[in-house]
Amino acid sequence: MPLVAGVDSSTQSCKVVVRDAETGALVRSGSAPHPEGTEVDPAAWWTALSSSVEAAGGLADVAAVSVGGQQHGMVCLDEAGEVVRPALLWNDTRSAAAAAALNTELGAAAWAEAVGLVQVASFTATKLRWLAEHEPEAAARTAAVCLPHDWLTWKLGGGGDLGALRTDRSDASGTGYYSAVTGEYRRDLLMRALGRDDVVLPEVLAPSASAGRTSAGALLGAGCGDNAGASLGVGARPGDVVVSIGTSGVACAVSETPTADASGTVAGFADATGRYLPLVATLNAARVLDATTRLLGVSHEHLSKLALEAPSGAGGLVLVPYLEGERTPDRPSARGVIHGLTLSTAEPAHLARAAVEGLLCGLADGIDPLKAQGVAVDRVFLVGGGARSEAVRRLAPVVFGHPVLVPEPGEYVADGAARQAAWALTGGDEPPTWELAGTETYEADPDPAVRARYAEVRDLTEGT
Ligand SMILES: Nc1ncnc2c1ncn2[C@@H]1O[C@H](COP(=O)(O)OP(=O)(O)O)[C@@H](O)[C@H]1O
Ligand SMILES: O=C(CO)[C@@H](O)[C@H](O)COP(=O)(O)O
Repeated sequence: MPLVAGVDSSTQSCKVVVRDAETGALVRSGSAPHPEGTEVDPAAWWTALSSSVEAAGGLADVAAVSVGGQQHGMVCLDEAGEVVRPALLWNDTRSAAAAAALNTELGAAAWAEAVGLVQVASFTATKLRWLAEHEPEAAARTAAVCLPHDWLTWKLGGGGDLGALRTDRSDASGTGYYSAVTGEYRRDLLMRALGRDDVVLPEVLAPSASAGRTSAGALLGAGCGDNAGASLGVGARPGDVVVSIGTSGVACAVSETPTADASGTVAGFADATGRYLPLVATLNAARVLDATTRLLGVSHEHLSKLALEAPSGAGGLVLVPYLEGERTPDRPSARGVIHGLTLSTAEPAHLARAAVEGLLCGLADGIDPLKAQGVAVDRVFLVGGGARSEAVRRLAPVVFGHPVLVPEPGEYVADGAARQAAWALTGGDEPPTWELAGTETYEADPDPAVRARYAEVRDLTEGT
């Protein structure tokens, strides 16, 4: 059977998987790191993609490839197809004031109605407003605006004409100027954000459509936003919530119906199968654990062991993990807090526990609003780098109040992109069915006191 490849160009690294198009069996894989920072030259993504393709044994024998990527990043190109300035990533909060201004001008409910979301600093439209205000020359030089996965797909296809830029519904729905419901760009809202509506925007392809061919002749899939990719990678269906612990913390659900949450908590994105993907995202997830390993001078494995030694609720020690500001709740200038230190809680195990519980409480705060939007929660999947922590896996059902399904450690965004590539190859109404290997179910008695105590301390940070 032919081979297909899937790419996840995520915040911290690029991952490539090569799979059998029919069975989904993993054949080989590779990865390479991305630079630090919330402003990145897209050339670094291309370098990392090339290295990870090489580490995965190349693509010469691959029949189709699709690229999934971090959402919302602002990639501006000039007439010649050159990058105008480094891309501002989803976790760059400098456009917080622009987001607030856009919401004041149009009204939160009108944004939700028009494009399924209320503006926060993560979304591309706010970054364009920031560009127009702070770097007018760069804004004037911009001839096309696209997203990280669009740019990489275009490069794989040989680049060239800006008219060859392609995207898909899932990533377009995170720009803040595309309606997943009508399937159309809102150039009037682009005009509001950038002060121009004459730039080239990528053509939005159907989920199984092709974006062309690579120079080696492989079919290019439409690609997708990383969260839509992960949902496709685990084979999520309506009733499933996918929780991802990567750089971002995400709770999202495949849904037959769109959402328009005027509170702005749930973003009404599209998925990669033609459905919708209501989603709540935080800025602080796996890196909260990374930071705690540094504080304690331990490995991730040791941190997990320590966390499981401490009592539930860490004896009242709470860590509110807003280390990079926060997006949900919308507090871009917030800072993290450790609260409840006593002689007995000033212990490495208690701090480790508080970090894991704080991270999980932040995610639980994302699952509740999904339910409030009418999303059914039959199953909860846990994916992303943070799911490699045993403490996270074991404490997630305690905090979420739901059993948690953890597929074997893997790259589920890249897998979703590979599945999309296989779909582009075979056609049909639905993506090919691939078996999800090695899923373990974690069950535990919920401890609502953990969330209640976390909420008290979280609310002390209000206004920061
Ligand atoms: N065993 C582990 N325990 C906790 N966190 C881990 C573990 N292994 C990796 N991570 C963390 O997971 C993150 C990478 O996850 P990933 O989902 O690839 O992120 P992203 O998609 O945002 O690049 C890193 O912050 C890394 O330190
Ligand atoms: O902003 C969002 C979703 O709205 C993030 O989920 C980004 O898409 C980045 O994802 P990771 O690299 O953290 O997986």
